[in-house]
Amino acid sequence: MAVQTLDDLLNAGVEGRAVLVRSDLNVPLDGDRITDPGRILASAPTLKALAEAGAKVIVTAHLGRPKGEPDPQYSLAPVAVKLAEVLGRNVQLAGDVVGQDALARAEGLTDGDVLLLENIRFDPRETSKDEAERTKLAKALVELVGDDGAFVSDGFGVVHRAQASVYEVAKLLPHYAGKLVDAEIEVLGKLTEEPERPYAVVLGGSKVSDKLAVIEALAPKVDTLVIGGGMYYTFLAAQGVSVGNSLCEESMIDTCKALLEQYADVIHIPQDVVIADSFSADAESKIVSVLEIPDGWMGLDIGPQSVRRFAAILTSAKTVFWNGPMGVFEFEKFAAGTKGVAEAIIEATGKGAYSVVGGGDSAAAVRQLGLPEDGFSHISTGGGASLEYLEGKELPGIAVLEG
Ligand SMILES: Nc1ncnc2c1ncn2[C@@H]1O[C@H](COP(=O)(O)OP(=O)(O)OP(=O)(O)O)[C@@H](O)[C@H]1O
Ligand SMILES: O=C(O)[C@H](O)COP(=O)(O)O
Repeated sequence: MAVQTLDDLLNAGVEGRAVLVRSDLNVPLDGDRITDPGRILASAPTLKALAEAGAKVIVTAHLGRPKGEPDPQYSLAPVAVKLAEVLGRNVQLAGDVVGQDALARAEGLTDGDVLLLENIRFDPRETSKDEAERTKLAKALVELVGDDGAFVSDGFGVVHRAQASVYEVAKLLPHYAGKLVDAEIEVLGKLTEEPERPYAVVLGGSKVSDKLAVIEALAPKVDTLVIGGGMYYTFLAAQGVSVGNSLCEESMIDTCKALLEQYADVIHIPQDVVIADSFSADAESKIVSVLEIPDGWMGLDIGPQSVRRFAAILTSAKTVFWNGPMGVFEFEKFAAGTKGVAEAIIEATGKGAYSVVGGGDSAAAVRQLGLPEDGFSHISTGGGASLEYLEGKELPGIAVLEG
């Protein structure tokens, strides 16, 4: 069955109806300052359309990974303030998830009002492994919208999670894909259905264990797989080279070795790196060959020679997907690799390539390094979700909308 969209819901009429929207408002924070509001901005069109059409909008979302109980550092309070500013309308924040305050506020909503529920992960049932527990929470969410309520799934960044507010709740209410989910699926679809070649994928970031499955799935499908960032050092260790104090996941070394052997023609890795004597913004640093990382030093960025080689590959690509920074871009000294690779992708895009940036950190890097967001064809709000989509895995939050 085809997925129903927000337009279908708007056409059916929402005036006076309560609509529950699952958004992904998981933004990076420094204290209570939002350092990158990208996901809030991307969630706004669906919420605005519903409020303008006269729905009583109830938004549920998570922030970080709290341990199933209220924790002030993960409160959605700063998000509510920013969301109100972006929507240009008042946004109430419930003091709980589905408790008395949420219920009272939901009952008091008038047409066009927006209510944000407190962090859904404050309730342990959201991420419970027990389906019955998740269903109980989903039922409590349904109670907030009442009998003629509807559910709009718009948190693309969480559609790979079979959690109560993403999956179970969709089974209990008439369900629709929001504008963001719709747009993300269309864009990522272009990368899986006959992408124009050469097709290059750039992977970086810190966690090799999270991305090995993606490498295994993508390597046979792409022309070039560029690997940088913290995850690269496990590949370097797999070549029997000393990595000093660089990030390295010992248990992954054998898999990395096998991948390097099987996909020798596809995988490209750095030849030089920027090393530091400590993990800090003002660490002493130097550029060395990857074969010469001294004991006690750590690789925090790819070197200039590698940037030039990667740029040559990327500027001639016709399709590019990039996930994960090439180095610790948060420290100025180690941002050049990420910037160089991003600029090469922007150049390729200017020459007609189709480019997608996926992952919260890569998108934040683009904005933090002052690069033009419109230099890329699309900046996805999904980190893990976009990777799992490209891997060809079924995304529970999408599959459930088809039923
Ligand atoms: N050489 C390195 N050593 C240590 N950390 C690194 C290195 N290179 C990059 N990083 C760090 O990796 C982090 C990003 O890793 P992550 O795997 O979470 O990226 P992402 O895929 O863009 O994000 P997400 O999927 O979580 O949205 C950044 O904070 C960056 O500083
Ligand atoms: O940051 C993300 O990728 C999404 O918000 C999902 O968060 P999670 O990985 O904690 O489920």
